[in-house]
Amino acid sequence: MTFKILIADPISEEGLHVLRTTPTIHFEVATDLTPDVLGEQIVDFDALLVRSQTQVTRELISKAANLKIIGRAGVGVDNIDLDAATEHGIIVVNAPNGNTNSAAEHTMAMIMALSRKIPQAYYALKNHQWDRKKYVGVELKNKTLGVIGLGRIGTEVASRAKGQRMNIMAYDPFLTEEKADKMGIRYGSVQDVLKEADFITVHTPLLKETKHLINAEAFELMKPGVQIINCARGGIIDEEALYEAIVSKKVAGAAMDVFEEEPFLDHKLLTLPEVIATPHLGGSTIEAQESVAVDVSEDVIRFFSGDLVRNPVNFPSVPTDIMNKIEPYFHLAENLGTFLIHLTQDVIEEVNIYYSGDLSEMEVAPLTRNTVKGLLKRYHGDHVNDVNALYLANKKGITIHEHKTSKSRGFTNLLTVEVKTKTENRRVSGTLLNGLGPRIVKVDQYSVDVIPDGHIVVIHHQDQPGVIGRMGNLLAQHDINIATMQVDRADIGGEAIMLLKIDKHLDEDAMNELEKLDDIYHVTAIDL
Ligand SMILES: NC(=O)c1ccc[n+]([C@@H]2O[C@H](COP(=O)([O-])OP(=O)(O)OC[C@H]3O[C@@H](n4cnc5c(N)ncnc54)[C@H](O)[C@@H]3O)[C@@H](O)[C@H]2O)c1
Ligand SMILES: O=C(O)[C@H](O)COP(=O)(O)O
Repeated sequence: MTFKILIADPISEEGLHVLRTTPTIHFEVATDLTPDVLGEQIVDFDALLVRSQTQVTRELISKAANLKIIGRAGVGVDNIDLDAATEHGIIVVNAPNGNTNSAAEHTMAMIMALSRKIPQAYYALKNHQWDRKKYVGVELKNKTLGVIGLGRIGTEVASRAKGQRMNIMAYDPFLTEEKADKMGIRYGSVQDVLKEADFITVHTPLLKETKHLINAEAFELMKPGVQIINCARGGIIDEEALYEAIVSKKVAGAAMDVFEEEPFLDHKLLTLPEVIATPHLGGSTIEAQESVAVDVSEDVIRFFSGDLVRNPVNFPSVPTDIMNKIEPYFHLAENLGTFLIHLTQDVIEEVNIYYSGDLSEMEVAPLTRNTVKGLLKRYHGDHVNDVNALYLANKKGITIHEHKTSKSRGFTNLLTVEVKTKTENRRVSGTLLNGLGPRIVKVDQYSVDVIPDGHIVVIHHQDQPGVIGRMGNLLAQHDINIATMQVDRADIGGEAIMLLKIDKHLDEDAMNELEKLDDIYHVTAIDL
């Protein structure tokens, strides 16, 4: 099978080497497509690779019937509608580490250029003006750099600025005073940073909470003569408010690599001599571009090979050591979900998943996703996957609860899935037997021992002599061979269950005829 990848933004040729040398991958580069043309072409592709330019909107995603993965060769994913991707079961991966260094270096370059007015002086000189008075700068030494957002890039910037003998004060929701002490920086609230810094640099993602984080009120709090740097995302700083703050001389200068609307050719801020700017170049180095292209290409290949991706954005990543422990339970979890949904007649309202014995000590979230995927597969087919299983369940109003207990009724590990509807509670349990593989060991109150694969028929019947014979004869008339059979009952002569493994799918005619036999109440055919 060949997977088709569309590369819609300029991505390093060298970094794509890994795609070029994978025989199952075919990729096409088509940059600068209009949204309409991209919308027409996307249906042919299994994967889409972008940088920050291509807008991967809900509308585009809705046209991408075959799309399985979106790779962002870089960090910011604000050009990708993550909710729409998740709803469509499309995994989004990025390359969060590849351009950290370049973005931090670019930020430092901007801080230094800003403090010494290098672009303005250069521009004047190019225009035949030798003016030494106009371009007097300020030193960085002993000035306070306020860092808002101390993640990968913020941390690198802080460490480099210390090399310039700057004092660093930072705010990040995950920064504690203790951590700050260890890093040799000062911890402060956003307000503290705004009030005390001589230079303020933002390094957060653009989120609802960070949109216009630096606005007119924030400028009010700042020291006169403060200088502002944005090499993170346009929109974190309110550009209109920044313009006013510069005109009113509250802000002495600003260095901008990113803007609320990109790309542009004219911008109000660029009419101000205090503003220096680059066209979103933070990650634009040969090294960073190669690195992000390699990272994202490798994740796409991992995904198509059925391996775990390293940098999922809309899907929690599972560390390898945890994955190694839970991987053997993946199929069991999915098959128990699929098995149970076939036994359930009514609309599911609640799912309880009980992890017992060894399983109670494991990180089970991926197993929960697989169980829910198994449950929903009956009605969503291939449209449900690990990415959107919980989302779809939630949208259907199904609540999912995980429970853990060390008690596992004699099994080393036991996974029990229970569904509740308005009219019934159904449950199925499975285990992984050492050396023997997965088994279904309980269906409702009945004990069984069935390998959860192939064609399974569940027959609810009355515990009476002759039922098994009649059932066997009927299946023989339909040329259906029984491979294994398990029977259990509540009481002698009471309700009972039969689990048959048969060698082919039980068709509807055979099923209806089985249900008409004396003492048989209900027949369910399950193909796992
Ligand atoms: N200019 C460029 O070319 C370029 C290159 C790379 C990255 N970026 C951008 O730089 C930014 C930072 O990237 P990163 O790799 O360091 O990301 P990161 O996820 O490592 O760090 C972001 C930090 O922001 C913090 N944060 C979130 N909300 C906050 C809030 N309300 N106030 C303060 N801090 C908050 C987070 O806790 C996190 O520590 C992103 O917006 C990214 O898209 C730009
Ligand atoms: O978020 C990022 O990685 C940077 O903004 C770089 O964006 P780019 O890939 O468009 O240069």
